[in-house]
Amino acid sequence: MATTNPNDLPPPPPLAPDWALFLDVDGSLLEFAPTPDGVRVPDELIATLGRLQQRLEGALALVSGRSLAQLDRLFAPLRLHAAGLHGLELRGAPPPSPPAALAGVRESAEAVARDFPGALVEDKGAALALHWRTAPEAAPALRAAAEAALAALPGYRLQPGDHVVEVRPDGADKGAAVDRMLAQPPFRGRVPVFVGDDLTDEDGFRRVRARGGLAVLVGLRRPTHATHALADPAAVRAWLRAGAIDAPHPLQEALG
Ligand SMILES: O=P(O)(O)OC[C@H]1O[C@H](O[C@H]2O[C@H](CO)[C@@H](O)[C@H](O)[C@H]2O)[C@H](O)[C@@H](O)[C@@H]1O
Repeated sequence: MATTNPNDLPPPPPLAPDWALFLDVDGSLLEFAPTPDGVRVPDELIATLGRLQQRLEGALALVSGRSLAQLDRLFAPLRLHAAGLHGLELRGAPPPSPPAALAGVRESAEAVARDFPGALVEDKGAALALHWRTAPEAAPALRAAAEAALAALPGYRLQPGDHVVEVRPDGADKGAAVDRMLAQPPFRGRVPVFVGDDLTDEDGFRRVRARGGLAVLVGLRRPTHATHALADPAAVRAWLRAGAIDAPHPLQEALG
């Protein structure tokens, strides 16, 4: 397990009880898997997040490119504060609806993906993710398909990510989601801390820094607006675990 910090940013300080913690999921809390459904959420992470939620009086949220439905499935039995689809989907609000043209775009992208075993199109409702983690040779064709799709989808844009390009509605981003959460309890008045690994997380980094908070990059990606760094998801989980010590876990009995 790699736990050393591999770049020139310092590791974050120990978690403090007056923080509002915003956590990216894939590549930050969880190691990448060959497919979106292939990720493993360690029981111990569920226990840690449950304890931290208590220690921070609820001020802990997932801020992910995944949909809220996916997040709730992955982190069950917890149902954490969360923003999905890169900040577009918030709890208590209806998810953005897919425009009629998106079905045709999905079919075209799937036709391209079929030429590359391992490439896949993930349907997230109003957004599509075109993945090539196990088929790197598909990247140019999938990027071109995503670019072409924009002509049929006014108000949409591309979201580049790790072995993926997404076609998603413009508008909110992870920074805007952080702002919206910080405007209300239990987040309001706390020091915001954002942990993330990918380009989409830079929106969160910028926003928490503007509010005097900390931005923690996972891995080596540059350039970045981060103030601190951790090597990988295992190091993130260890840091969170250390910050959760002594806090009770509300689901301890259920988890054994
Ligand atoms: O904002 P995040 O929580 O980091 O979500 C970003 C995207 O994560 C997922 O894709 C990535 O993880 C997959 C599982 O490890 C991996 O197979 C893929 O290559 C990665 O790009 C998810 O599938 C996307 O919907 C998220 O937007």
